Amino acid sequence: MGKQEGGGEESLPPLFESRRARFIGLYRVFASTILVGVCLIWVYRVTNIPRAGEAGRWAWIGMLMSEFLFGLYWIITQSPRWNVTYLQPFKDRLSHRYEDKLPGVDIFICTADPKMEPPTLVINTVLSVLSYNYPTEKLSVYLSDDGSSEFTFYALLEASRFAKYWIPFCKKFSVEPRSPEAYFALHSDVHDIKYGQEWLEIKKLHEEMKNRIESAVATAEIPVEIKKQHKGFSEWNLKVAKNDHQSIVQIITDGRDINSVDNDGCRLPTMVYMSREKRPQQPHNFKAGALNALLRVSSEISNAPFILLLDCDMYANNADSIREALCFFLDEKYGPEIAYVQHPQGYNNLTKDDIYGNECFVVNAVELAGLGGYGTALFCGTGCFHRRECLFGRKYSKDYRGHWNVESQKTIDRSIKELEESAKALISCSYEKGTQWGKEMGLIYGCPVEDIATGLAIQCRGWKSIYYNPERKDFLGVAPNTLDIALIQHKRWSEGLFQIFFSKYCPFIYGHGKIHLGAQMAYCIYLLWAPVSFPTLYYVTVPPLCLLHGIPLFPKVSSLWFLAFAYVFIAKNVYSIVEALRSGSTLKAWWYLQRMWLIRRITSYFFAFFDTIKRQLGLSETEFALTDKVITDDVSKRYEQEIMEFGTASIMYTVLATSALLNFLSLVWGTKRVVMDRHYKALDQLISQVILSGILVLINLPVYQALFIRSDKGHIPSSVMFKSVFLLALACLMPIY
Ligand SMILES: O=c1ccn([C@@H]2O[C@H](COP(=O)(O)OP(=O)(O)O[C@H]3O[C@H](CO)[C@@H](O)[C@H](O)[C@H]3O)[C@@H](O)[C@H]2O)c(=O)[nH]1
Ligand SMILES: [Mn+2]
Repeated sequence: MGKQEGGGEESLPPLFESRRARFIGLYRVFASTILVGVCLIWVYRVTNIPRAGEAGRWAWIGMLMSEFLFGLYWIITQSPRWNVTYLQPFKDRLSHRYEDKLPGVDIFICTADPKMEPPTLVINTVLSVLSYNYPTEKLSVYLSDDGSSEFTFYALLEASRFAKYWIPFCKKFSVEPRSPEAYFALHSDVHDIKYGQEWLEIKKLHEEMKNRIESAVATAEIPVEIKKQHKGFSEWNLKVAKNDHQSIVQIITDGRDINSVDNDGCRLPTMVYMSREKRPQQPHNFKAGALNALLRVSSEISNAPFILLLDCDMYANNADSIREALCFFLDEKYGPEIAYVQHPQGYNNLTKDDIYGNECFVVNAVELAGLGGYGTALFCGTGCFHRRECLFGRKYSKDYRGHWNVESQKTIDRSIKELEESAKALISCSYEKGTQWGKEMGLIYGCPVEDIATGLAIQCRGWKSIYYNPERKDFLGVAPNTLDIALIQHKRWSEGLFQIFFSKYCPFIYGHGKIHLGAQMAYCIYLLWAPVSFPTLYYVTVPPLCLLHGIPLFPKVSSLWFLAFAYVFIAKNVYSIVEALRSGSTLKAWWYLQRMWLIRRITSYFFAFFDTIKRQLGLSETEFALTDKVITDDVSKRYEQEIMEFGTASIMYTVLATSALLNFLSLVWGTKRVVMDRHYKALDQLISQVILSGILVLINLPVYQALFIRSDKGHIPSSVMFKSVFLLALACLMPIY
């Protein structure tokens, strides 16, 4: 942010501090040496292009282009690294100064499918936020159900009852984490617990509640006597299909009601279930549509000045998160310019060495912290606190002081029924027609990564944003646990991100003069995932093919140019390992991540590139492929053992298997050639390509296993193998120009 600390005019101590990472100067020197290496590589490529008619001329030109793109991409990845910034909020100062006038906070939770996101998972998130260490009468929790499932509604009702026991229990014993499922999984033995009796009671209640919900889901029926207990069930008397139903809004607990209390007599937070109207012909804009509906419904009911956005699987892992976020917003000096506070995504189902590279150690600890350093944190859709006005499209102005302590009075004298009815009208299909919703107001439509575009738009309206990455993660979710799901997720992301690059929101154009150039570049690290697939795919196919034909593509080992390649390769990778280890990764996790980067690039990102182009040409529409959060037991077992789960005959695996086989073949052939040549000429000319294929073979080991050795359900189906062998034969027969 270019400043050292917050604080007030009357020399009040600041509510937060920021500090630049150490050794940035040293890093800059080191990065410059790599840059020199990259430039030398470019020079070598340009000055050594084979003459017309010589074998491998075009292959060489392809290498030139790939290395040029890699080089440019590397340069943009430097911008956040030059500006890594850490933040420290002071929640005690906040309590001391503002404890009696803490602002209201609305919490939005999105769910979209009761099968992929089971109701028990959803309410676990709900319960974790209901029990935040924050005045309950100031909290409101809204659940948006795009699956419009009666079972999710029922589960929420059960959660509101269990909350009467859970909230006091959490507060009395300072329980952490406050997600019951996570808490009981961590503390499963009563002997470790000092307050055994109460612990046992709560655990029993929790299990009974879970059983009731699960058996209702299993039998696909909610018992009649339960249905009689709440008028809300009548919504499902009409025909409610996932994509065809009326608006539903049910206020389950009303925070204004002094009789709505927990077992200790303390007020319960407001709890609202909503499912916006959907009709088959009307686009509903996926999660962005759901969030915008939530924005309107909440402004009718509680209208809190601050909002926390969460995915249904992201439970709160720190009871004080709200207070910490408020330290940024309420800081007297810098608070009024802050639009949102983003936390990194954390996961609670990672394996020891994170086989699918889900936990983005370096992205979280370095890149996002660097972007945050420019005052332009990346909005990631979940685990993010927002200032309501900013989401409503307000522009920043210097005299803005923040209206957080202005209480909304309008709901005081309206009955629950009135509120529900007026809220319903706000989430009908037709409500947004002809309005600025999805454009200037709320989350932006038309992009599967609505969050990134929205964050950028907010920053370009003059606001700053905070990236806060404390040691202990504040939110933990469910990470993809099969390769399929992981690749689907990355395909959606890379597609959405590349789409932003092409849209009017391209940071270099839209952000020009509004956000720092370094921030524009850093945004593009992500926006350009899809096109980076091309040089990568080129690098894993053309050098091995040329090796098979005996065409050298790299300088001779005896030439000085070789040093430039060797230096860039070694320095970049050694640094990458050091950076990963310092960010909390293990060596093996780093290695797995390299594997995942390769796989993502040649599959997800590659296909995403074409789908984006198709969309740009108007040949297809935006989709949001939801990630499945449940897996079967044997899949889960393999996940625990860190065995890659392929299992389907996805076309992505054909690409992957073909490149793996090609490199294996060229490694064997190349090694033979190098070994057999007694004059070391082949060694001098081809060794770089042999090493490259060797590394790719190592990376692809699980692919060979899945193709030829494994017989469990997670192996690669033989149809994929046949296709790959066929493609490989074609590739080998092709002449090289
Ligand atoms: O039509 C939809 C589709 C999705 N969702 C919700 O969106 C969230 C994210 O979906 P998920 O399948 O879990 O996707 P992820 O890839 O895990 O989501 C990441 O990427 C998304 C953008 O692609 C961001 O919006 C998310 O916050 C971020 O966690 C979930 O809570 C869904 O219930 C809806 O509410 N309505
Ligand atoms: Mn998710």
